[in-house]
Amino acid sequence: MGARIPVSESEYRLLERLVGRVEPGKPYTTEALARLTGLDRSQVEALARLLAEKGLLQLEERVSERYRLTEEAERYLREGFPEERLARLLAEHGGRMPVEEARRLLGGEFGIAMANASRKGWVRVESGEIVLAAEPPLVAEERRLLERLSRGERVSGDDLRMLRRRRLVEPVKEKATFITLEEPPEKLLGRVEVEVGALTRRMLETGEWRRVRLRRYNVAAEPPRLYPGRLHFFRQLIEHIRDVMKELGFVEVEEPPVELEFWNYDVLFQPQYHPARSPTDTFYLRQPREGEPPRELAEMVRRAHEEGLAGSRGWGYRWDPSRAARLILRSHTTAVSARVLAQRPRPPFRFFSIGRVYRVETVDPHHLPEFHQVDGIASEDGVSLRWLMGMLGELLERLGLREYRFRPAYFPFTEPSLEGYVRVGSQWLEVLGAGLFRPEMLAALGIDYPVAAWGMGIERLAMALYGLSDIRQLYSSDARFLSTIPSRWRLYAGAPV
Ligand SMILES: N[C@@H](Cc1ccccc1)C(=O)O
Repeated sequence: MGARIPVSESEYRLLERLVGRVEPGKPYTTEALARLTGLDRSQVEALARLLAEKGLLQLEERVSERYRLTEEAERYLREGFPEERLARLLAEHGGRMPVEEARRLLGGEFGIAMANASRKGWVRVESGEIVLAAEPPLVAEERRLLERLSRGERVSGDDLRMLRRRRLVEPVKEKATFITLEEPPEKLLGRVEVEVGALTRRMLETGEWRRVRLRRYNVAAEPPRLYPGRLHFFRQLIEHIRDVMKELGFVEVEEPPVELEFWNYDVLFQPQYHPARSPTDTFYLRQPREGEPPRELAEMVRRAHEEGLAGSRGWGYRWDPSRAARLILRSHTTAVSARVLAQRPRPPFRFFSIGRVYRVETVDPHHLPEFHQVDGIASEDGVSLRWLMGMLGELLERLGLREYRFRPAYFPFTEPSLEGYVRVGSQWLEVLGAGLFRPEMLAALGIDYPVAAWGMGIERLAMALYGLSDIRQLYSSDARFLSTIPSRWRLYAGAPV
């Protein structure tokens, strides 16, 4: 007896189930075999492949071409072909209608409707009017053909070509696997031997282990590849910024994004008539509309805005407490810094917050109405604009941005103020604002030491780091795009990006 061919228990079972159910030499689809054996189709296919590799049966893939209706065709079948709609329209208007009116009523479809209807001899144009030339109801020949196709009936090659030209059908390839047994399954069973991958307790107890054949280990087999999930790269960057801020000795604070105008603007010495404080720039809450700014502090803020505090000049307008009480979505995380400062922390301190901020913007490659900022404040010996630039430089470098520069700027709440830019390709991108909080603002809070402050837009920074040209890419969940983004370890190790 020649050596038997080793098969697994499930392969053996498939052969067993084929006994008496298939004719040798006849091709069966996997669906057919699944029906005959009661196994599921993918299981039959997988097992048949293994048996085919061992030469026990023949497996053949055949590709067949079929035509399928396009979306346009489906729509025409439902709503009428353009020429049918034109004919119907004319019939409803006594068989004629001015060209311009038909054009208006049919809109974008008018052109094709006219072309097809004239070609078919359904209409003609007479002194500015379209006239129905054939007897309604007029049914497009294409409709009949498409209906036949969708019932699975055949149509002639010429008709198919015409339908394809009019983009009413498109070819689809269908793959089917055919399986043929050259010998009856009972004969095949005699040529195989079940091989097991593992010994079971039952085999040991019954002595069956002596009879079964044990599968050899294949030490050269490739282990399965695992592609574990990872954090979205933008999320990774936010976490990284958080880590870097902590490394720089900043302590994190958090506040909800729904904020009083008071903390977002008034405390920051931004006058109530400032254009940013209007529904064209800021999102105002409808429900609830208002909150309650702390009374004593509000009184100090009022004085700072109206007449000035501690030797400084105010803005000289009537400060409206009901404006300060309005609820908004914060427009910057500097609102969090304002809340922290109102606690009058004792220097030295360094605080930061990261969170979502909101501005009324139209979405385009550089703007989103909702984005992220990180804001920091610090007060310690030697805090100054120079200190601030040093600290910001350190921060940007730790984020992998080696090329940056600062420029004088204006913010209502800092003096002096500056803006920070980072280089992206040939461009300089503004990513941060910074400065020393104004004495007018600090006086209202009862603070008599200097406080350095800065705020940075994270989306902009991410675009620079990852070399993206469209801010919306940061919110992509397309796995294929995401897999093109380098992992944070490569990126922040300082590799040029
Ligand atoms: N809040 C400012 C940035 C800033 C923060 C702190 C100080 C100075 C500027 C902005 O959103 O643009």
